[in-house]
Amino acid sequence: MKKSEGYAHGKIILIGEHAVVYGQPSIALPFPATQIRATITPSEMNNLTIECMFYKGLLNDMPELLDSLKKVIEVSLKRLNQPNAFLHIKIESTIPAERGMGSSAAVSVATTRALFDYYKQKLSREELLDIVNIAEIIAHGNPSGLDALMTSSSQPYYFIKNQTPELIQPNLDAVLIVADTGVTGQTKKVVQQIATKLNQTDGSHYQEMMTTIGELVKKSRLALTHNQAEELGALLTNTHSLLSQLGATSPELEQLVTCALASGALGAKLTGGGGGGCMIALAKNTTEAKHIAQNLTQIGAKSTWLYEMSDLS
Ligand SMILES: Nc1ncnc2c1ncn2[C@@H]1O[C@H](COP(=O)(O)OP(=O)(O)OP(=O)(O)O)[C@@H](O)[C@H]1O
Ligand SMILES: C[C@@](O)(CCO)CC(=O)[O-]
Repeated sequence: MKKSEGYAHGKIILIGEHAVVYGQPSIALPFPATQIRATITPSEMNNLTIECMFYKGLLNDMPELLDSLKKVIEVSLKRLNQPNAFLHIKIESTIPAERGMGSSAAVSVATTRALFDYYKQKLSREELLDIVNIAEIIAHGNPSGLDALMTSSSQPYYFIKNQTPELIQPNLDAVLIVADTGVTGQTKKVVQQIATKLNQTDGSHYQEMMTTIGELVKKSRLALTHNQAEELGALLTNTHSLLSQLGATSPELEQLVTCALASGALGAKLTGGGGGGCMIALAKNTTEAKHIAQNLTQIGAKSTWLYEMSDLS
Protein backbone atom coordinates (compact mmCIF):
# COMPACT_ATOMS: atom_id res chain seq x y z
CA MET A 1 0.00 0.00 0.00
CA LYS A 2 1.24 3.48 -0.88
CA LYS A 3 2.14 5.41 2.29
CA SER A 4 3.93 8.61 3.20
CA GLU A 5 4.88 10.36 6.44
CA GLY A 6 5.63 13.96 7.37
CA TYR A 7 7.07 15.22 10.65
CA ALA A 8 7.30 18.44 12.64
CA HIS A 9 8.21 19.31 16.21
CA GLY A 10 7.15 21.75 18.88
CA LYS A 11 8.74 25.15 19.49
CA ILE A 12 9.52 27.27 22.50
CA ILE A 13 9.50 31.04 22.24
CA LEU A 14 12.27 32.18 24.56
CA ILE A 15 11.25 35.81 24.29
CA GLY A 16 9.36 38.18 21.98
CA GLU A 17 5.93 36.55 21.55
CA HIS A 18 3.11 38.96 20.67
CA ALA A 19 5.54 41.87 20.08
CA VAL A 20 6.83 39.83 17.10
CA VAL A 21 3.43 40.28 15.44
CA TYR A 22 4.15 44.04 15.39
CA GLY A 23 7.64 43.89 13.89
CA GLN A 24 9.70 43.46 17.06
CA PRO A 25 12.41 40.76 17.19
CA SER A 26 11.95 37.41 18.90
CA ILE A 27 14.10 34.42 19.84
CA ALA A 28 12.74 30.90 19.58
CA LEU A 29 14.07 27.38 20.03
CA PRO A 30 13.07 24.12 18.37
CA PHE A 31 11.52 21.70 20.87
CA PRO A 32 12.19 18.20 19.52
CA ALA A 33 10.98 16.60 22.79
CA THR A 34 7.49 16.95 21.32
CA GLN A 35 6.66 15.73 17.80
CA ILE A 36 3.87 15.37 15.28
CA ARG A 37 3.60 12.72 12.57
CA ALA A 38 1.16 12.88 9.66
CA THR A 39 0.67 9.59 7.83
CA ILE A 40 -1.05 9.38 4.46
CA THR A 41 -2.52 6.24 2.92
CA PRO A 42 -5.16 5.72 0.21
CA SER A 43 -8.72 6.10 1.51
CA GLU A 44 -10.84 2.94 1.59
CA MET A 45 -13.96 5.10 1.35
CA ASN A 46 -13.18 6.85 -1.95
CA ASN A 47 -13.15 10.07 -0.03
CA LEU A 48 -10.79 12.23 1.98
CA THR A 49 -10.79 11.16 5.62
CA ILE A 50 -9.05 12.51 8.70
CA GLU A 51 -8.08 10.83 11.95
CA CYS A 52 -6.68 12.90 14.83
CA MET A 53 -7.16 13.50 18.55
CA PHE A 54 -10.09 15.86 17.89
CA TYR A 55 -11.97 14.07 15.11
CA LYS A 56 -12.31 11.02 12.90
CA GLY A 57 -14.29 11.26 9.67
CA LEU A 58 -14.72 13.08 6.39
CA LEU A 59 -12.69 16.22 5.66
CA ASN A 60 -15.86 18.06 4.67
CA ASP A 61 -17.55 17.38 8.02
CA MET A 62 -14.61 18.48 10.16
CA PRO A 63 -15.45 20.77 13.09
CA GLU A 64 -14.56 24.48 12.85
CA LEU A 65 -11.75 23.87 15.37
CA LEU A 66 -9.87 22.11 12.56
CA ASP A 67 -10.37 24.79 9.89
CA SER A 68 -6.63 25.49 9.67
CA LEU A 69 -5.93 21.78 9.04
CA LYS A 70 -8.67 21.72 6.38
CA LYS A 71 -7.12 24.77 4.73
CA VAL A 72 -3.63 23.31 4.66
CA ILE A 73 -4.90 20.13 3.03
CA GLU A 74 -6.93 22.02 0.41
CA VAL A 75 -4.11 24.43 -0.46
CA SER A 76 -1.52 21.62 -0.67
CA LEU A 77 -3.75 19.43 -2.87
CA LYS A 78 -4.50 22.37 -5.17
CA ARG A 79 -0.79 23.08 -5.59
CA LEU A 80 -0.21 19.36 -6.22
CA ASN A 81 -2.97 19.34 -8.89
CA GLN A 82 -4.85 16.70 -6.88
CA PRO A 83 -8.06 18.53 -5.90
CA ASN A 84 -10.11 15.30 -5.71
CA ALA A 85 -7.65 13.01 -3.94
CA PHE A 86 -8.99 9.98 -2.03
CA LEU A 87 -6.73 9.84 1.00
CA HIS A 88 -6.69 8.95 4.68
CA ILE A 89 -4.67 11.44 6.75
CA LYS A 90 -3.75 10.38 10.27
CA ILE A 91 -2.23 12.87 12.74
CA GLU A 92 -0.40 11.58 15.82
CA SER A 93 1.04 14.12 18.21
CA THR A 94 2.94 14.47 21.46
CA ILE A 95 2.77 18.29 21.21
CA PRO A 96 0.10 19.32 23.70
CA ALA A 97 -2.54 21.23 21.71
CA GLU A 98 -3.32 24.87 22.50
CA ARG A 99 -0.44 25.24 24.98
CA GLY A 100 1.88 27.69 23.20
CA MET A 101 4.15 25.03 21.72
CA GLY A 102 3.13 25.65 18.13
CA SER A 103 0.82 22.65 17.68
CA SER A 104 -1.26 24.34 14.95
CA ALA A 105 1.79 25.20 12.84
CA ALA A 106 3.34 21.78 13.48
CA VAL A 107 0.19 19.96 12.31
CA SER A 108 0.29 22.03 9.13
CA VAL A 109 4.03 21.45 8.57
CA ALA A 110 3.76 17.67 9.06
CA THR A 111 0.65 17.38 6.86
CA THR A 112 2.11 19.48 4.03
CA ARG A 113 5.33 17.48 4.10
CA ALA A 114 3.41 14.19 4.04
CA LEU A 115 1.18 15.29 1.14
CA PHE A 116 4.09 16.46 -1.02
CA ASP A 117 5.96 13.26 -0.23
CA TYR A 118 2.90 11.14 -1.12
CA TYR A 119 2.85 12.65 -4.62
CA LYS A 120 6.67 12.61 -4.85
CA GLN A 121 6.81 16.36 -5.38
CA LYS A 122 9.68 18.52 -4.15
CA LEU A 123 8.70 20.98 -1.44
CA SER A 124 10.96 23.98 -1.07
CA ARG A 125 11.34 25.67 2.30
CA GLU A 126 9.69 28.83 0.88
CA GLU A 127 6.66 26.92 -0.37
CA LEU A 128 6.29 25.01 2.91
CA LEU A 129 6.32 28.24 4.94
CA ASP A 130 3.97 29.91 2.47
CA ILE A 131 1.38 27.10 2.71
CA VAL A 132 1.65 26.80 6.51
CA ASN A 133 1.28 30.54 6.97
CA ILE A 134 -1.96 30.51 4.95
CA ALA A 135 -3.33 28.00 7.48
CA GLU A 136 -1.88 29.97 10.40
CA ILE A 137 -3.96 33.00 9.36
CA ILE A 138 -6.99 30.87 10.27
CA ALA A 139 -5.39 29.59 13.49
CA HIS A 140 -4.00 32.93 14.77
CA GLY A 141 -5.63 35.68 12.71
CA ASN A 142 -2.44 37.67 12.17
CA PRO A 143 0.54 35.29 12.37
CA SER A 144 4.10 36.56 12.47
CA GLY A 145 5.37 33.43 10.70
CA LEU A 146 7.51 32.47 13.70
CA ASP A 147 5.65 29.23 14.51
CA ALA A 148 5.79 27.95 10.92
CA LEU A 149 9.54 28.56 10.86
CA MET A 150 10.28 27.05 14.25
CA THR A 151 8.20 23.88 13.96
CA SER A 152 10.01 23.05 10.72
CA SER A 153 13.58 24.02 11.70
CA SER A 154 16.04 22.28 13.99
CA GLN A 155 17.98 25.36 15.09
CA PRO A 156 17.31 28.46 17.20
CA TYR A 157 16.46 31.68 15.39
CA TYR A 158 16.40 35.43 15.91
CA PHE A 159 13.27 36.29 13.97
CA ILE A 160 11.71 39.51 12.74
CA LYS A 161 8.46 39.33 10.74
CA ASN A 162 8.97 39.60 6.96
CA GLN A 163 12.76 39.50 7.27
CA THR A 164 15.17 36.65 6.60
CA PRO A 165 15.49 34.83 9.95
CA GLU A 166 18.96 34.78 11.52
CA LEU A 167 20.37 31.57 12.95
CA ILE A 168 21.78 32.12 16.42
CA GLN A 169 24.38 30.09 18.28
CA PRO A 170 23.53 29.99 21.99
CA ASN A 171 26.41 29.85 24.47
CA LEU A 172 24.71 29.35 27.82
CA ASP A 173 25.40 26.99 30.71
CA ALA A 174 21.86 26.85 32.05
CA VAL A 175 18.77 24.68 31.90
CA LEU A 176 15.34 25.76 30.75
CA ILE A 177 12.32 24.22 32.44
CA VAL A 178 9.17 24.07 30.34
CA ALA A 179 5.95 23.54 32.30
CA ASP A 180 2.40 23.05 31.07
CA THR A 181 -0.38 24.58 33.18
CA GLY A 182 -2.66 21.89 31.73
CA VAL A 183 -5.09 24.63 30.81
CA THR A 184 -5.63 25.35 27.12
CA GLY A 185 -4.17 28.62 25.90
CA GLN A 186 -6.08 30.96 23.65
CA THR A 187 -3.54 32.29 21.17
CA LYS A 188 -6.01 33.66 18.62
CA LYS A 189 -8.11 35.35 21.29
CA VAL A 190 -5.11 36.89 23.06
CA VAL A 191 -3.66 38.12 19.73
CA GLN A 192 -7.04 39.78 19.00
CA GLN A 193 -7.31 41.30 22.48
CA ILE A 194 -3.85 42.84 22.19
CA ALA A 195 -4.70 44.22 18.72
CA THR A 196 -7.77 45.90 20.24
CA LYS A 197 -5.63 47.44 23.02
CA LEU A 198 -3.10 48.78 20.50
CA ASN A 199 -5.83 50.29 18.32
CA GLN A 200 -7.68 52.08 21.09
CA THR A 201 -7.26 55.88 21.40
CA ASP A 202 -4.83 55.65 24.31
CA GLY A 203 -3.03 52.70 22.71
CA SER A 204 0.36 54.44 22.62
CA HIS A 205 1.12 53.06 26.10
CA TYR A 206 0.78 49.54 24.68
CA GLN A 207 2.84 50.45 21.61
CA GLU A 208 5.63 51.51 23.99
CA MET A 209 5.40 48.15 25.74
CA MET A 210 5.95 46.41 22.41
CA THR A 211 9.05 48.50 21.77
CA THR A 212 10.32 47.73 25.28
CA ILE A 213 9.84 44.00 24.69
CA GLY A 214 11.87 44.41 21.47
CA GLU A 215 14.70 46.02 23.49
CA LEU A 216 14.61 43.18 26.02
CA VAL A 217 14.85 40.67 23.16
CA LYS A 218 17.96 42.38 21.78
CA LYS A 219 19.59 42.27 25.24
CA SER A 220 18.54 38.63 25.61
CA ARG A 221 20.32 37.74 22.40
CA LEU A 222 23.58 39.08 23.88
CA ALA A 223 23.01 37.27 27.19
CA LEU A 224 22.12 34.01 25.41
CA THR A 225 25.24 34.07 23.25
CA HIS A 226 27.64 35.32 25.97
CA ASN A 227 26.82 32.86 28.76
CA GLN A 228 25.06 35.43 30.95
CA ALA A 229 22.39 33.27 32.56
CA GLU A 230 21.50 35.65 35.40
CA GLU A 231 21.11 38.56 33.00
CA LEU A 232 18.93 36.44 30.68
CA GLY A 233 16.78 35.29 33.61
CA ALA A 234 16.06 38.87 34.65
CA LEU A 235 15.15 39.79 31.06
CA LEU A 236 12.70 36.88 30.86
CA THR A 237 10.97 37.91 34.10
CA ASN A 238 10.74 41.55 32.97
CA THR A 239 9.16 40.43 29.72
CA HIS A 240 6.63 38.30 31.59
CA SER A 241 5.58 41.36 33.55
CA LEU A 242 4.97 43.28 30.30
CA LEU A 243 3.07 40.34 28.78
CA SER A 244 0.91 40.22 31.93
CA GLN A 245 0.11 43.92 31.56
CA LEU A 246 -0.84 43.23 27.94
CA GLY A 247 -3.33 40.65 29.21
CA ALA A 248 -1.54 37.53 27.91
CA THR A 249 -1.29 35.73 31.24
CA SER A 250 -3.72 33.59 33.29
CA PRO A 251 -4.03 32.70 36.99
CA GLU A 252 -2.44 29.30 36.34
CA LEU A 253 0.52 30.85 34.50
CA GLU A 254 0.99 33.39 37.30
CA GLN A 255 1.01 30.60 39.86
CA LEU A 256 3.71 28.64 38.01
CA VAL A 257 5.86 31.73 37.31
CA THR A 258 5.68 32.78 40.99
CA CYS A 259 6.49 29.24 42.14
CA ALA A 260 9.50 28.97 39.77
CA LEU A 261 10.94 32.28 40.99
CA ALA A 262 10.35 31.35 44.65
CA SER A 263 12.10 28.02 43.96
CA GLY A 264 15.28 29.77 42.82
CA ALA A 265 14.77 30.19 39.06
CA LEU A 266 16.91 32.93 37.48
CA GLY A 267 13.84 34.07 35.58
CA ALA A 268 10.44 32.88 34.37
CA LYS A 269 7.77 33.83 31.88
CA LEU A 270 4.86 32.52 29.86
CA THR A 271 5.74 31.16 26.42
CA GLY A 272 3.71 31.28 23.20
CA GLY A 273 0.28 32.81 22.89
CA GLY A 274 -0.55 32.69 26.62
CA GLY A 275 -4.00 32.87 28.22
CA GLY A 276 -3.07 29.42 29.58
CA GLY A 277 -0.65 26.94 28.09
CA CYS A 278 3.02 26.75 28.99
CA MET A 279 5.62 28.74 30.89
CA ILE A 280 9.40 28.57 30.96
CA ALA A 281 11.90 29.11 33.75
CA LEU A 282 15.68 29.35 33.64
CA ALA A 283 17.82 27.44 36.14
CA LYS A 284 21.59 27.57 36.78
CA ASN A 285 22.06 23.83 36.39
CA THR A 286 20.26 20.48 36.12
CA THR A 287 20.02 19.95 39.89
CA GLU A 288 18.29 23.29 40.39
CA ALA A 289 16.11 22.69 37.34
CA LYS A 290 14.92 19.34 38.73
CA HIS A 291 14.11 20.98 42.07
CA ILE A 292 12.11 23.76 40.34
CA ALA A 293 10.31 21.25 38.07
CA GLN A 294 9.38 19.18 41.13
CA ASN A 295 7.89 22.21 42.87
CA LEU A 296 5.97 23.16 39.70
CA THR A 297 4.53 19.64 39.52
CA GLN A 298 3.56 19.78 43.19
CA ILE A 299 1.49 22.92 42.68
CA GLY A 300 -0.27 21.53 39.62
CA ALA A 301 1.87 21.69 36.45
CA LYS A 302 0.56 18.94 34.19
CA SER A 303 3.89 18.16 32.52
CA THR A 304 7.42 19.49 32.81
CA TRP A 305 10.42 19.15 30.50
CA LEU A 306 14.09 20.07 31.03
CA TYR A 307 15.91 21.67 28.12
CA GLU A 308 19.72 21.76 28.47
CA MET A 309 20.74 25.00 26.78
CA SER A 310 24.27 23.65 26.26
CA ASP A 311 22.74 21.11 23.80
CA LEU A 312 22.21 24.09 21.46
CA SER A 313 25.88 25.20 21.54
N1 LIG B 1 -3.02 16.61 17.34
C1 LIG B 1 -3.70 17.48 16.60
N2 LIG B 1 -4.48 17.06 15.59
C2 LIG B 1 -5.17 17.94 14.83
N3 LIG B 1 -5.14 19.27 15.00
C3 LIG B 1 -4.38 19.75 15.98
C4 LIG B 1 -3.62 18.88 16.83
N4 LIG B 1 -2.94 19.66 17.70
C5 LIG B 1 -3.28 20.94 17.42
N5 LIG B 1 -4.13 21.00 16.40
C6 LIG B 1 -4.75 22.20 15.80
O1 LIG B 1 -4.10 23.35 16.32
C7 LIG B 1 -5.04 24.14 17.07
C8 LIG B 1 -4.35 24.76 18.26
O2 LIG B 1 -3.71 25.91 17.82
P1 LIG B 1 -3.35 27.12 18.79
O3 LIG B 1 -2.71 28.17 17.98
O4 LIG B 1 -4.55 27.45 19.61
O5 LIG B 1 -2.33 26.47 19.80
P2 LIG B 1 -0.79 26.20 19.63
O6 LIG B 1 -0.42 26.29 18.18
O7 LIG B 1 -0.48 24.95 20.33
O8 LIG B 1 -0.20 27.43 20.45
P3 LIG B 1 0.76 28.64 19.97
O9 LIG B 1 0.29 29.06 18.65
O10 LIG B 1 0.55 29.69 21.04
O11 LIG B 1 2.14 28.09 19.99
C9 LIG B 1 -6.13 23.17 17.45
O12 LIG B 1 -7.34 23.86 17.69
C10 LIG B 1 -6.20 22.31 16.20
O13 LIG B 1 -6.88 22.98 15.16
C1 LIG C 1 1.60 35.05 20.03
C2 LIG C 1 2.51 34.77 18.85
O1 LIG C 1 3.56 35.75 18.87
C3 LIG C 1 3.22 33.41 19.02
C4 LIG C 1 2.32 32.24 19.16
O2 LIG C 1 3.06 31.05 19.26
C5 LIG C 1 1.71 34.85 17.58
C6 LIG C 1 2.58 34.87 16.32
O3 LIG C 1 3.79 35.12 16.40
O4 LIG C 1 2.00 34.64 15.25
